[in-house]
Amino acid sequence: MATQGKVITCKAAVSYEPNKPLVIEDVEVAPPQAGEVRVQILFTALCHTDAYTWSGKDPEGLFPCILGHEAAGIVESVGEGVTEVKPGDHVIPCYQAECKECKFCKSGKTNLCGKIRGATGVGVMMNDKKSRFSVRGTPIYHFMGTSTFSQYTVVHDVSVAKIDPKAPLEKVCLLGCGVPTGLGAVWNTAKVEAGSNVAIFGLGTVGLAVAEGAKAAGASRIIGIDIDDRKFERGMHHLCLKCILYQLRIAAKDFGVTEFVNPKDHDKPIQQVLVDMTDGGVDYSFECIGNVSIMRAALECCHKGWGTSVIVGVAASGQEIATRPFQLVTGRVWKGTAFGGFKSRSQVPQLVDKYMNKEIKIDEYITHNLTLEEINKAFDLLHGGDCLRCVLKPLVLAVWTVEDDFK
Ligand SMILES: NC(=O)C1=CN([C@@H]2O[C@H](COP(=O)(O)OP(=O)(O)OC[C@H]3O[C@@H](n4cnc5c(N)ncnc54)[C@H](O)[C@@H]3O)[C@@H](O)[C@H]2O)C=CC1
Ligand SMILES: N[C@@H](CCC(=O)N[C@@H](CSC=O)C(=O)NCC(=O)O)C(=O)O
Ligand SMILES: [Zn+2]
Ligand SMILES: [Zn+2]
Repeated sequence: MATQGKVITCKAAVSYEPNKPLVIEDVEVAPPQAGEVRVQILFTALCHTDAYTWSGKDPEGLFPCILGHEAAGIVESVGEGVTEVKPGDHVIPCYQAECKECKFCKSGKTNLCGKIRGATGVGVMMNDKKSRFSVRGTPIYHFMGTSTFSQYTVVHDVSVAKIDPKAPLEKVCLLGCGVPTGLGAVWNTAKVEAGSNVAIFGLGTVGLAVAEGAKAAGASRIIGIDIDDRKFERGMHHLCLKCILYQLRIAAKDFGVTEFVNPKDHDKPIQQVLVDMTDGGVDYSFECIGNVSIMRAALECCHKGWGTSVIVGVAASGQEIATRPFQLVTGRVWKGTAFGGFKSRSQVPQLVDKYMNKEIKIDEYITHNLTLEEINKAFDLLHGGDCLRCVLKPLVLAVWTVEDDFK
């Protein structure tokens, strides 16, 4: 049945309150307005940032909302004036938009886009400052302009990347956030050179993607720092049937990490441990946790005169970073990165092609697969430390339009 122009009722995971289980609801998804695209989400993964907003620590977190921002799907319908995608196109929703027209996009200096950021920060669509989602008449906020924990979502046209239809959506959904963030932090933000020493704080998906990017850039030492030893030895796929059957072992070293440090094994501050290991400090460090004390350690383990530290992790509302200004006066550089500096609509399709050409990993980051109905289990897995990425399939059991009820 044709759904274009009609309200679609479908299943979505609604977050009503911080830290409370998400509820699978029948959600009404309004048709896309001018400049909008309605997307059927076929696969969506969980990123630590979803858990962060769900925890109530995100100053932009609004409830009730539909979380989710790492996904892939197919365009169901488009609103007036949308020219770059059409129904049937395979797409990745991009929380970082790219309009190609605003001063940010035209600057050549950043991947941040200003066109719709004001609306996405307050959970609505730019056209009418309203949500396209509702449950029994109550509006449900959008999240990061993507809201992918739903069978259908509505996004701005500047927030969808059209990709190769041959790409497996159950894999390339990861290119919506974590993997590009880590790779791009190395390639675009730090611009790591061959022969460099690199320290990575936090070996989740983002940290491991930093390792993968650093290895590809020719870094000679890649030091992984984590408080969870499981991240070093045999990686994830812990108790997974696939591993038991095939003895598959995915270890951080497979992503490029050459040495491991667990701060719990040392009495000295971790920055001193790294300075001692590297004849004065590393050339580049990356904080992939979201902990402001570790952000300081990551800066202070950098080499005097040139060491650069990139903040990737997202810290909670109210948290602030600190260091002695002397650290910067003596040549260390502190930077941050959003989506690894990649311009989303232009470069996500290129990353899909790189994956198809086996130039970047994706499969190795996927440790679990569940259905959307099992989303609360997926949040538990993420918090348990055994999980890198859990890909959810929003099973399309029944999709009907509101108009069908009156037929
Ligand atoms: N800037 C950006 O564009 C993006 C930022 N993020 C942020 O990056 C961070 C990492 O994301 P994921 O890899 O998905 O998270 P994750 O939770 O899978 O990984 C974090 C890792 O840090 C380790 N860790 C925790 N506390 C530690 C400590 N004190 N010292 C050393 N290691 C410690 C954990 O054991 C875990 O292995 C999060 O803060 C997330 O919100 C994620 C995507 C994009
Ligand atoms: N609302 C949050 C913002 C947190 C944040 O910095 N988000 C990252 C992406 S994290 C993805 O998993 C980002 O790209 N920020 C740039 C932006 O424009 O939001 C907060 O206020 O803490
Ligand atoms: Zn993310
Ligand atoms: Zn723009």
